[in-house]
Amino acid sequence: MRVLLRERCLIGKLDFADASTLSTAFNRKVVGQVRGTRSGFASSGLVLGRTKTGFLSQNVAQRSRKLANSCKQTPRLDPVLGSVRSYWNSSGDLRSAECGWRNPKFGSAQGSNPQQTQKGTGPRTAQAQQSPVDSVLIQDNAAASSDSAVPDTEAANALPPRQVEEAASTSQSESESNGRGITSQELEADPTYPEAESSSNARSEREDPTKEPGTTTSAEFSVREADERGLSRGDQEYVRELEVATYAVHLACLLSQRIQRDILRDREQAKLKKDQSLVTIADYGVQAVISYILSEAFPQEPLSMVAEESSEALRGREEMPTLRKVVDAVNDCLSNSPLVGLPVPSEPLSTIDVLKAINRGAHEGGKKGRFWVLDPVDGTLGFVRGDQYAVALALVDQGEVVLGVLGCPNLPLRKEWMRYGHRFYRAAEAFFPPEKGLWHKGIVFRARKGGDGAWAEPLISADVTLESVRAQAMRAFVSPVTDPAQATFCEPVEKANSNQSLTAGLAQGLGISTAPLRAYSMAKYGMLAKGDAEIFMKFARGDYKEKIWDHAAGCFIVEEAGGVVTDAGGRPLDFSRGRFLMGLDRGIIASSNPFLHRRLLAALDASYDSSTL
Ligand SMILES: Nc1ncnc2c1ncn2[C@@H]1O[C@H](COP(=O)(O)O)[C@@H](OP(=O)(O)O)[C@H]1O
Ligand SMILES: [Mg+2]
Repeated sequence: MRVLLRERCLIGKLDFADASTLSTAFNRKVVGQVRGTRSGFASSGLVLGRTKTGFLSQNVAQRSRKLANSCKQTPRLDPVLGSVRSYWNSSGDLRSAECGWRNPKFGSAQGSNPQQTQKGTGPRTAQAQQSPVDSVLIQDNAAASSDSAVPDTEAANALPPRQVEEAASTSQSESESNGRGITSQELEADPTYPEAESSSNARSEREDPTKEPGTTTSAEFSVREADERGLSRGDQEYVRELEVATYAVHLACLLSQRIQRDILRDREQAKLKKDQSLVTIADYGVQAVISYILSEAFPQEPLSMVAEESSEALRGREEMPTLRKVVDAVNDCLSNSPLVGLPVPSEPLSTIDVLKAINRGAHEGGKKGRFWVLDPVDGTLGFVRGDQYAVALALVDQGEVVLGVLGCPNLPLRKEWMRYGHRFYRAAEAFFPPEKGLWHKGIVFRARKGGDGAWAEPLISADVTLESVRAQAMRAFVSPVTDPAQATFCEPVEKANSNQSLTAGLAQGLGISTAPLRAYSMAKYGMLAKGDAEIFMKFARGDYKEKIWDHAAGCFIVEEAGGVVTDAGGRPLDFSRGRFLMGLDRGIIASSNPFLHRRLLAALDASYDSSTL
C-alpha cells in the first residue's frame, strides 16, 4: 500500500453546500467525513483538503449529503486545522485515509488510524479514548469508483518525490504515529503544503477584474474597470468630506481589527451597558478616532455628530483600566495615520481629549445643518463572536444623507463565504493563507451625493498601501437579478432583532427558494450593494425604535449602488427626525431594483391583509 500525501485540511461541521463553497473558494475538495463525539454528543462534519483529481467520487457526494442531513441537530464541530494522509493500493485506488489534528480547545494532538477508520470498530488508543473529540475519519473508499482509479506511476508522477512515501506497513504503531495531530507550525514548515496553487488561482482571478457578472471574479460583484478616481469627477460637493471620512474609517478599522483579535484570544472582553447591549474598547476607540480626525480636518465649525456611544459608562474609578485601554488603543491607532496620508498628532491624546472626542457624538440630529452619523462598531455581537461587523459613517445635510462610508473588515469578496459563520473563514484563512496583499476580504464602501455611484475598495493594512487601495477600488453595483425565484434575501442573525417567521413567509410568498443569508451588522447593506443578495429585510419586534446610525451609511451605499431602501409602507427612511428613525412603518426593506421592491411591497401587503382578516 502507498501512503500518498500528507495534506493540510480543514475539518468542520460543514454541510455539503458549505463544503462545495469552500472548495470553490480555496480550490479544495471534500475528501472525507469526520465523526466523533464531544461531551457525549455525536458530532460529524466534512473534511476539506486538496488531493488528486477524481478523488471526489459520486459516492462521497451522496454520503456527504446524507451526513449533512443527519447531523443537522448535532452540536457544532468547530473548524480545526488538520492533515489528511491518504492510502492507495498498488493499482492507484484509494483505500482509506486518516486524519489528524490538534484540537485548539483541548490542546491535545489527536488522530485516527486507518484500521479504526475503515471499520469504525478497531481498538482505540488511550489518547483517542480520552480525547474530547474522538476522531474518526471515514474516508469514502473510492476504490470501486473508476473515476478515482489512478495508476501508481501517474500518482507518483503527479507529486514531488518527497511527498510519495512507500509505507512499510500499516501496523498499529505506525498508524498511531502517522495519525498524530499536526500543528499549524509543522504544516507551515512542510514544503509539500500545496498553497501555491490556490494563491496563483486567486491571483489570476484578481488580474481580470473586468469579467461580467456571473463569471467568477475576485470581487464577485459587478465591476467596471477602476478608472481614475471617481472622486475627481462630477459634482464636486462633499468631495473633501468623503475623502476624510473614508480615511477615518480605514484607520478606525485597524483599531477594531486589533481589538477583535484580542477578544478572540481572550485578552479582551465585551461589557454590558445599562441598556443591556454590548460594548467594547473598540466601540469607544473607533468613535474617538473618527471624531478626532473629523474635527481636525474641519476645524472651521464645531463637530456635530450623532453617534452610538457616550463616555458615561467610562466614568468612575472602577472604569479607569478600561478608559486607559481606550486611550492607548486610540493613540496606537492614530500613530498609523500616515498609512492614510494623515499626520500623526503632535502629542498623544490625553484621557480628556479622548473623552471629549467620544462625547462629540451627542448631537440630537434633525432637519437643520450638517451632522455626521456614526455607528463605531455596528453588530457588536458579531464583533465579539469574531464575525461580521461594520464601521459606519454618514453625513446628513439639511436632513438628507449626502455621503456614506461603510467599513466591513470581515466581509469576504466571494459571496459564497457568507453562507456560514465567519469562523470557517478564519480557520481557512489561517490554514490556507492567502498571498500577502491579496484582496480577499475587508471592504470599504463609499459614496457621495452627486458623485458617480458607490465604490468598494480593500481595507488598508500594513501590507496594503493607500496607492494599492486606490488602484483596486471598483464600482459596486447591485445584482441584476429580477426574478424573485433567483433572488437571495438577507436578514439579521439574531431572531430577537427581526421577526424571522414574518420574513420567511414573505420570502415564500415571493417565491424565493434559497435559505436566507444571515449576517450581523450593516455588512448586509454592503452585501446588497455588491450583488451578494437581492433583498434585505428587518422587522424589529415590539416597540424597538430603530436608530439612524444603524442605517444611514448602509442605506445610502445601497441606493448609490442602484438599490432601493424604504420602510414596509414603501416610504423612504427619514433621517431628519432626531436620533431615531421616527415614523417607520413596521420595518425596513431594501431591494436591488424597483421591480423586486414592488413585488416585496405587494407580498407585504398581502401578508398584512391576511394577518388582519
Ligand atoms: N431588539 C432589537 N431589535 C432590533 N434591532 C436591535 C435590537 N437590539 C439591537 N438592535 C440593533 O441591531 C443592530 C445589530 O444589527 P444586526 O442584528 O443586523 O446585526 C444593533 O447594532 P449594534 O450592535 O451596533 O448595537 C442594534 O442597533
Ligand atoms: Mg448598530
